[in-house]
Amino acid sequence: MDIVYIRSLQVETVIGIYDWEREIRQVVSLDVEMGTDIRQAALTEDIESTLNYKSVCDRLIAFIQGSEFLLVETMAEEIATLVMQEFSVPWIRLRVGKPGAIPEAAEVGVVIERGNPL
Ligand SMILES: Nc1nc2c(c(=O)[nH]1)N=C([C@H](O)[C@@H](O)CO)CN2
Repeated sequence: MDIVYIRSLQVETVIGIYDWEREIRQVVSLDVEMGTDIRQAALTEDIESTLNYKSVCDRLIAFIQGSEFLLVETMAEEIATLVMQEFSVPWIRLRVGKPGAIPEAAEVGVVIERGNPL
């Protein structure tokens, strides 16, 4: 299996369980690894033959900017489902982090893996 990835996608959104978090926008940081087969694209150099990471980024930015999740868990699940369904991705590993949540930590969040590798 090959992987198309996105590292450290930073998007501002409303997220968090506390009252003060519902009134501000915070940065979430995403790492996304998506299972695919790149061989046809490598042969043809045709963007239509591969998973276009720009298209995935554009969709995730729009989705996250418009969302208002309480937990990073829920955001991660919804993003995994979106990417698998809309981009025909059979397997995904996703990290969703909040770099500003805990002053003493560089970042906190979750890592999930969904689907089956090719
Ligand atoms: N496992 C989780 N723990 C916590 C979350 C979360 O989304 N998942 N969220 C918070 C608060 O919103 C935090 O980010 C603000 O301090 C706390 N723990």
